[in-house]
Amino acid sequence: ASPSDFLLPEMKERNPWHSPATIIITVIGVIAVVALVTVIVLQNREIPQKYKYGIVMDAGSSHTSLYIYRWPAEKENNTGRVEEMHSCQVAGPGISSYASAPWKAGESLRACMREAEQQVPQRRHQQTPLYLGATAGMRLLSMENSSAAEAVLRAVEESLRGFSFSYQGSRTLRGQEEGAFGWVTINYLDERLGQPRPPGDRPPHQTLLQGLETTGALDLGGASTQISFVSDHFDGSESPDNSMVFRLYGNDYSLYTHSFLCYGKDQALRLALAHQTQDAPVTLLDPCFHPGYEASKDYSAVYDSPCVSSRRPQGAPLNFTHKGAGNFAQCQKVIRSIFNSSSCSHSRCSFNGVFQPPLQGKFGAFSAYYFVMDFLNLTDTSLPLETVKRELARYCSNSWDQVKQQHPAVKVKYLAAYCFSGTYIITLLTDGYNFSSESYSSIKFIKKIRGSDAGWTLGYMLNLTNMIPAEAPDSPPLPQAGYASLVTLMVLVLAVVLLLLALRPRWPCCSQQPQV
Ligand SMILES: O=c1ccn([C@@H]2O[C@H](COP(=O)(O)OP(=O)(O)O)[C@@H](O)[C@H]2O)c(=O)[nH]1
Repeated sequence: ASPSDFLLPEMKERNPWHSPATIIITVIGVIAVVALVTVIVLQNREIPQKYKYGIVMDAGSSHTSLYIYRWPAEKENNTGRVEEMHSCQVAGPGISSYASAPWKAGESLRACMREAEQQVPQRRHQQTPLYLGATAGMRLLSMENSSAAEAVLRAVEESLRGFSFSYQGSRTLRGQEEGAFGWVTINYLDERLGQPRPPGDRPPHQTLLQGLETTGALDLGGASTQISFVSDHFDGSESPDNSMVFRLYGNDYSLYTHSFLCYGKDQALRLALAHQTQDAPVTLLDPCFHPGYEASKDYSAVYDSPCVSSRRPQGAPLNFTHKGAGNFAQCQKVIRSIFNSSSCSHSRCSFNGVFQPPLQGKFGAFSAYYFVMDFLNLTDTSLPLETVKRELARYCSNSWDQVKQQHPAVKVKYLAAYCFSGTYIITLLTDGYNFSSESYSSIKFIKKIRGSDAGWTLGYMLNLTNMIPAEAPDSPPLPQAGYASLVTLMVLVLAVVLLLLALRPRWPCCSQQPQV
């Protein structure tokens, strides 16, 4: 006999576990458990992330780099962060060096393009935009020989069209664009544009960040250098050429930007050599090179650039012996002479009569700023400027033999110029842009931000693919928050159901006590 056989008939009838209400509550409970488990399993299962891709080639004066960017394919309203997935350094010189054989410029890009074909999944090739942007090397070539510059761009175009990506064009950027896109890149990567953050990626200091100012951009190339920053004292009226106005994510930015053509570090070296060879010497004792350094240089090679060609001294010999003296203070003097600080028709200037509002905020210094300062072990800007100068002075005074011995792996061409380049950077920042001993510490020498290279290419692609909307997108979807609410709701339903079930025997209708 089962235990229920011994119960009174009324008690048997009133068994609470058999009442319709209990059955309904139990069914709801079971459904809630199944739904909860399903939601948790679905939400946490590994889904392979799908990406979209974009490719930008940075055709610089000294070399070309290819960058592949990617971003989550399914994100609405461009809330997915764009990141650098891969980069490739093109072998050989910059495309402007192929003026006499333009087809070679196109040819030089092929190896990196083939690498890109391997990196981007094949099914995405046709939707992947490919851009090439050339900078100051091509600006100089256009000034010198515009048809040669066009031929180089045509050759490059023909080569790039031969690949399976969606080719969007090759062009030479204006200096202003180069500066502005560099500024967009670093502020985008630093999330300082008030852009929506990818869900689930909210740092604890998010609320602070929204109110933060943007970071200025200092870019040093081989042929030009750019400075771009937002200043409260600049609305574009004093010098409209230096003004770029943007509306990004619903915020207006009035950016000051200037690109100094011929003041990239390679052309600045030519300016310094030109300054020192005006009386056509046979031997030049150069304070910006290490003692013991000695090389024969062609006058025609040094003066073969629109930055200096008009200043070639009359009656110069074919070549001169370039000797190093390794004197930082003297080198600074030479470099100061390539900045014209005597005339300014604006309220204030940086140099060469170029307007510049007062420096404001923090700055990120990248490209050759980083390469040089990193080599010199001087990227730490908490070091007093005086210490940096002392270190540079010590480095410049090292003998050439000693320097070569200490850096056997560094190409001699680069190695010889680091004393000049370091001195140039410090002089450009202080005498050129007016950074003081105090404001020097507001500069950060950077190579990458969150894994992506600092430079103009990302900003250029974000702009051309309309990935930065002018207005803030409508509230982004919040799958994480939706998921959390759903789970909470179901846990609540379950708790209520369990509570009801637990209390059921105590309800008057369902009590197991015989009713009197
Ligand atoms: O590892 C490196 C790579 C580049 N550079 C230098 O950085 C500058 C980069 O200039 P780019 O070709 O980008 O010139 P742009 O066209 O922007 O003037 C050139 O002076 C290069 O010699 C360097 O010092 N170390």
